Amino acid sequence: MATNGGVLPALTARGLEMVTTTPVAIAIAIAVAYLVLHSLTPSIDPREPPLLKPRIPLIGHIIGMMRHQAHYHITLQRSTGKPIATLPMLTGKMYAVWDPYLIAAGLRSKSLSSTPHIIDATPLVAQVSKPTANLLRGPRGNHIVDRIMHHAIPSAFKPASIQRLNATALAELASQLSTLCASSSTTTKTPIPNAWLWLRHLLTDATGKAVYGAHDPFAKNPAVETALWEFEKNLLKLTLNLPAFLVPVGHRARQVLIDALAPYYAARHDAEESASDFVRNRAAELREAGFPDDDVARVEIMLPFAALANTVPLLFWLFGHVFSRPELVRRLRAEVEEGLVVVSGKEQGEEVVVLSMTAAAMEERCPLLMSCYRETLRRTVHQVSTRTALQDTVLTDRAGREYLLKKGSVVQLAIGASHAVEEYWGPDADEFRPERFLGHNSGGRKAEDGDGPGSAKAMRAAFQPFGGGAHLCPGRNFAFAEMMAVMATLLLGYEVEPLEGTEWKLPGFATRSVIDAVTKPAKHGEGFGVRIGRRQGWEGVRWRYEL
Ligand code: HEM
Repeated sequence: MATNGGVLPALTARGLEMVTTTPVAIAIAIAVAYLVLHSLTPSIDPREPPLLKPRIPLIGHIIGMMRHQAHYHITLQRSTGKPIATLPMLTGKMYAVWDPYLIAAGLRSKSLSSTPHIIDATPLVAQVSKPTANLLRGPRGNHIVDRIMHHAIPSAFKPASIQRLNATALAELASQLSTLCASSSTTTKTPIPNAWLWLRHLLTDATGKAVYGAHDPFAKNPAVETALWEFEKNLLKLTLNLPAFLVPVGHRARQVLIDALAPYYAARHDAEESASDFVRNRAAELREAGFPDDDVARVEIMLPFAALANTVPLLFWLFGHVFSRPELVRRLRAEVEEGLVVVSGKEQGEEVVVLSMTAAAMEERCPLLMSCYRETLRRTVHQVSTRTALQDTVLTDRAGREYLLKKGSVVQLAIGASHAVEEYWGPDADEFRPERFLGHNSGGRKAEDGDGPGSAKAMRAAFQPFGGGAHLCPGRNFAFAEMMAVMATLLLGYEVEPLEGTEWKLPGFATRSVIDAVTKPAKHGEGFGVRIGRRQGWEGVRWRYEL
């Protein structure tokens, strides 16, 4: 770096001097500049993925990544048609993996690790004390991260723990949805000016209670919910350690989160019965490693981010895609009514409806709703799983072709790009097609549909919304239960219309951050409002869920 930093300014200065003299000198300057740029391009072994030079030498891919983040991968894959590439970045390089088989192999590989990134980013994002930062960056750092990732998290998502998370969250959702338009007539609908903010709040309440228990810091102060999303929006900049005057909102939001979580961990509410194992196990592991309570709170600002940052936008898009299609709503309603209602009757003078929310019931009795759910995942999960190659690693594609990833290099497994590859999904890959996944789990269409674009086999290979291997999302069943409870209830008991007029217009996508997995709506969903009222025959119904 130091050498190149010296060579470039020197050359530029000399070049300028020559520009004022002769055309021959200009030609020489261009040739020299070309040679220098060429010499700065990293040399690659022929076994490495093919080199993809940026249009602007040295920094083109960096600019592309900064501006378009995860979407840059889709653009590169589409414009080159390549399964994998080596991207030169300044004087270094990064591997971008786009082919589904290679991504799956990368996710499974034991020598591609996320630990170096966690160790680098945590002290910067969490602004932990110096001793804790040293602990993480010291010889025990790897061990501490491994204990969290391979012990505390998996043991917090065993079936009994997930059942408890689901039961608490769904009881909270039932209680909130039971009061939604409970007393309004079916002709007057309640206006909801911003559907994103409404769904966000619904899930924050339910998730906060399930995750944190009786002392949920999100329930105490509404500013904490707002802060979480401002923190999320600025997370990449905080990861780059940009100062407060450049990222004032991000710095403020982080402080609000820390201030909300610090008393929770200081009072050891994480160890109480009502807290989830997710909170409890992680905090216990961090304290065991020597983190003081204040640093536990700082590191754990990432926990509500994991629990909400993807579920909320996914529910938002599922809601938008479904309710903007009246004919689809009619079909889904029939599915839910026939397949999920297990009890409907009076209890102490109140009409109560109980819905079966087990994954098996959903899969068996609501295939179209499941297809809409998967199609929403496909269209909006833009996950880029970033890893470092701990040693030379070979990834093999489905044709048996091998690609060498050199030790020490950064590898981006662009799941979002594989969700858009036309060779797997067909020419309508950019469309939301509600029926696309019908029969997905039972093997999809008939065996003779082969493995070409849009075949069940190709789609199963390319569909990896929750990652895979050692880092497969442990919260996926919890997210599923929350989202489906909301969707099934809204479909069954409510009419949803656009806020103004009769035309539905979904918002565009916000920049797809490389830090989280699901695309948010642009401008916090501004301009996408709805009116909601009870359906005729479902007025005053109270909801309950069976798990
Ligand atoms: C629709 C919702 C969700 C989506 C699409 C999603 C997606 C993902 C993906 C793609 C990964 C893998 C990251 C990687 O490869 O580096 C991941 C990891 C993770 N997710 Fe989720 N997630 C969702 C909901 C949740 C929820 C609700 C929780 C917690 C309650 C959660 C907790 C985690 C954790 C702790 C990890 C890290 C696991 C590890 O690295 O070992 N996720 N998620």
